[in-house]
Amino acid sequence: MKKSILLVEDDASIAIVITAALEAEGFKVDRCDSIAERDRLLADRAYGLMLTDVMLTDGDGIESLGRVRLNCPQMQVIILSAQNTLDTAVRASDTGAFEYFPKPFDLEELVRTVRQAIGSSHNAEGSGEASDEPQALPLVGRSPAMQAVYRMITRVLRNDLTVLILGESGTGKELVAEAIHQLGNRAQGPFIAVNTAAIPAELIESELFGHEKGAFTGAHARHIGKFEQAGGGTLFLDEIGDMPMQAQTRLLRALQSGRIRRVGGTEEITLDCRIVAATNRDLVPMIAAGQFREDLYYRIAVVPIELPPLRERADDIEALSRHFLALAASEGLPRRSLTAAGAALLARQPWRGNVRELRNFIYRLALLARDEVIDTSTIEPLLAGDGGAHTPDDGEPTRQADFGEALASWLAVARPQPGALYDEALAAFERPLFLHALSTTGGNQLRAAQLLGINRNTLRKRLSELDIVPEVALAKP
Ligand SMILES: Nc1ncnc2c1ncn2[C@@H]1O[C@H](COP(=O)(O)OP(=O)(O)OP(=O)(O)O)[C@@H](O)[C@H]1O
Repeated sequence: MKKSILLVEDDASIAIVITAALEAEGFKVDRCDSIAERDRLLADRAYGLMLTDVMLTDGDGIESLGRVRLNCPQMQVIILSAQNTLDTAVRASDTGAFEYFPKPFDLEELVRTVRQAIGSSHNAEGSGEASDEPQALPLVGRSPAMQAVYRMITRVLRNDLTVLILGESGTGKELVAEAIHQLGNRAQGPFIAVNTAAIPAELIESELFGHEKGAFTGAHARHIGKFEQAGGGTLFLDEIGDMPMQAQTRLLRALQSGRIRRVGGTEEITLDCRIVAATNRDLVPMIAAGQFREDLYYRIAVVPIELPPLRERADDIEALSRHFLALAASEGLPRRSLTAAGAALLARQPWRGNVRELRNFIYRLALLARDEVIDTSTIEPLLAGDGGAHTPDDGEPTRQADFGEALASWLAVARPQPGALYDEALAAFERPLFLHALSTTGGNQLRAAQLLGINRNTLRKRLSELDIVPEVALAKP
């Protein structure tokens, strides 16, 4: 199978010479002379390698390379340039390009490098067709809205600026934070995510800054907080709009001084992490209402990145759906394909829960569809919410279908470890079941065990293994 190369070069004579040399080596070469044409070709086909000039008819080929690499992470890039300045070289290497060839160059050496680059590419078999395998970098989507997001991401890769990611729930804020980490200067360090809304107000300082042994009742040992854990890497503060006021003040102080102190400690610890924060709340009215500190807002919103809701980037729904089908197959669900009509139907849905809802829906489809090929007839009943995709021929939903759907939704988020699927799925199933039995019986374990039809000691043992404290669980709203 021929390996495909995209040559982006506006000097026709150079382009002809390179094309002839590469075709003689058995490569298939597509050629274009502008960034716009390049982006069109990349949106259509997968290439093993791109050779690109810097000064193109419609702009600077390097400036937009970060975005290209986000979209096509497995494609190798070789840069050709007549601007033999240090600046161009640094910019070229900053994009992670495989090689930089100042013009004029030795054609034989270029061909040799192309062979090496293609050999080192994960996509060495580059057939020219879009791959069905999940991509190494998980951000999928080439809509103009996502291109704008990619552009913003590339602006923060070579610095430590604080980033605030805004967007409705399920739009991919955490994924963007991970991409910034993975592609940025701190990729070798840890990525530590904290959901600030999930930590009780009284524990937030100890969670973020850590505490010393004996700092408060129950502090039996020294605890290293998230800021320190993220040393050398990235600290992702999720749901920052839901952080209690007092914790906001402490966070602001830490960010302003660049130092923290563990609760109950005296040692000053210098911060060494990039902060990426995210929220689905609209912080500006919250500032006006006195619910969010204005000074903290300006401290974290140095580079705001706004993720649009999925309904505003319907162009991406087909690619996302295919990506999730491939992902589901790689996690052991049946391999499925999607017809164009099926994809178009999915693209018309509002997806109020955004990419997360689409992802869960696709996993349900993968699990419940009867045929390998998913068409509108499979999607429509599931959209209607009646579980019909799995119904037997008489059209009656089955009781198993309900659990099947729940399982598919769970698989979409839980990502169980290979070899632990049974234990993890069983625990996920038992937890709500036991809570249901306990709440039905007012927390009486004997009656709950009778309702379940299991031995009381078995119930007690499982509750303890699952860390369910009936009094605490039932006290929750
Ligand atoms: N562009 C994308 N490409 C591939 N997968 C995506 C994309 N955007 C989101 N996802 C997937 O959708 C799910 C939700 O994304 P994520 O958790 O990042 O959203 P979020 O905005 O942080 O949500 P929340 O505000 O509820 O925390 C995840 O499984 C994520 O992997």
